[in-house]
Amino acid sequence: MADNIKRIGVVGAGAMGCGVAHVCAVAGYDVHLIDSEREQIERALATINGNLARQVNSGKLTDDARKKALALISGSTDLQDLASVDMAIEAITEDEAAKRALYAKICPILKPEALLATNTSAFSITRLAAATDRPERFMGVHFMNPVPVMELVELVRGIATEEVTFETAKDFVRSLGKTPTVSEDFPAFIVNRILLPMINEAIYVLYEGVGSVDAIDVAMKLGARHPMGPLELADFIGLDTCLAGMQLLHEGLADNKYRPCPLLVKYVDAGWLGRKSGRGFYDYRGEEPVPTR
Ligand SMILES: CC(=O)CC(=O)SCCNC(=O)CCNC(=O)[C@H](O)C(C)(C)COP(=O)(O)OP(=O)(O)OC[C@H]1O[C@@H](n2cnc3c(N)ncnc32)[C@H](O)[C@@H]1OP(=O)(O)O
Ligand SMILES: NC(=O)C1=CN([C@@H]2O[C@H](COP(=O)(O)OP(=O)(O)OC[C@H]3O[C@@H](n4cnc5c(N)ncnc54)[C@H](OP(=O)(O)O)[C@@H]3O)[C@@H](O)[C@H]2O)C=CC1
Repeated sequence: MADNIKRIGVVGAGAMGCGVAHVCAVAGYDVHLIDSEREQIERALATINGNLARQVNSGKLTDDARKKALALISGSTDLQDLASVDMAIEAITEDEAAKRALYAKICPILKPEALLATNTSAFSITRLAAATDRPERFMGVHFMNPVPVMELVELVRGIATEEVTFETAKDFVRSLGKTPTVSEDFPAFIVNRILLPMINEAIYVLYEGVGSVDAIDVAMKLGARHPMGPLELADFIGLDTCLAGMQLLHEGLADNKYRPCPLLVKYVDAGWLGRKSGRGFYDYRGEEPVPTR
C-alpha cells in the first residue's frame, strides 16, 4: 500500500467509481463509495460483487480474496463519510460545474492533509484544482474502463501539484498492480486526445452514410484488431462522456478537426447515452445488442 494512504473515498458510483472501488479493495485499502442516490450504491455493490466473482471464476482471484475485498467496501450517500479518508477519488459525471460544486462541498469535510484526485477524462487539472482548497494536493488519476482489466492509469499534475502528491499517487497506482503513465495537463491528456477523435470520426463515417453501425465496428475489429469497434466502445464509455471530451478538445485546442459530430450531439440530446442508459449506437434492452442505425 502507498505510505499514508489506508482509507479511500470514491465519489460517484457509476462504471468508473465501481471499478476504482473494486481494485482498491482487492489491493487491501479500506474503501468508502459515495453516490447521490442510495439505489445507485446498491447497484454498484452488486456490480462489484459480480465483477469480483468473474475474477474468481477465471482464476484471477481466490474466493477468500473476493470476500476480503467485499468486506473492505462500504457505501453511503453522506459526504460526511469522507471525513476519515486519506485520499478521495472523484469519479462523478463528466460535468465541470458539477465537479466544482462537489469540491466546494467536500473540501471542508476532508482532512487538511488528505489528497484529492479526479478521474476526469479530459478537463484541465489546473482549473479543477483552483476550485479546491488544496491545489498542491490535487491531481488527475485517470483510470481506464473497465478498471479491473485495464493496466494503465494516466497521472496528470496541475500547475500547483506538489511532488510529494505526485509520488504518493504513483506509489498508489503501482500498489494496485497498474502501470502509471504521465501526461501533461492539456485537453484530454494522452489516451483521450487520440481515442476520442477516432471515435468521433467513426460517428462521422456513420453520419455521412459511409457505413452502417455494424460495418464500422466489424471493420475496426477485424481490420485493425481493435477489441471493440469504435461505436461499441463509444457506448461502453458513455456518449455524454465522449461528447464532453470532444467539446473540450474543440474549445481548448481551437481546431475544427475536433468538431463533435452532430450525430453524437443528437444521441446525447435524446438521452441515448450508450450502455448505461440502455440505448446508444446499439439498443441493449433485448437479449442481444441491436444497432440503432
Ligand atoms: C474514456 C476514458 O476516459 C478512458 C477510457 O477508459 S477509454 C476505454 C478504454 N477501454 C477500452 O478500450 C476497452 C476495449 N475493450 C476491451 O479491452 C475488451 O473488449 C474487454 C476487456 C472490455 C472485454 O473483453 P472481451 O474479451 O470482449 O470480453 P470478456 O471475455 O467478457 O472479458 C475479457 C476478460 O476481462 C474480464 N472482465 C471484463 N470486464 C470486467 C470487469 N468489469 N470486471 C472484472 N473483469 C472483467 C472478463 O472476466 C474476462 O476475463 P478472463 O479473460 O480472465 O476470462
Ligand atoms: N466511462 C468511461 O469509460 C470513463 C470515464 N471516466 C471519467 O470518470 C468519471 C465518471 O465516469 P462514469 O463512471 O463513466 O460516469 P457514470 O455516469 O457511469 O457515473 C457517474 C456517477 O456519479 C454520480 N454523481 C453525479 N453527480 C454526483 C455528485 N455530485 N455526488 C455524488 N455522485 C454523483 C451519478 O449519479 P446520478 O446519475 O444519480 O447523478 C453516477 O452514479 C467521469 O469524469 C468520466 O469522464 C474516466 C475514464 C473512463
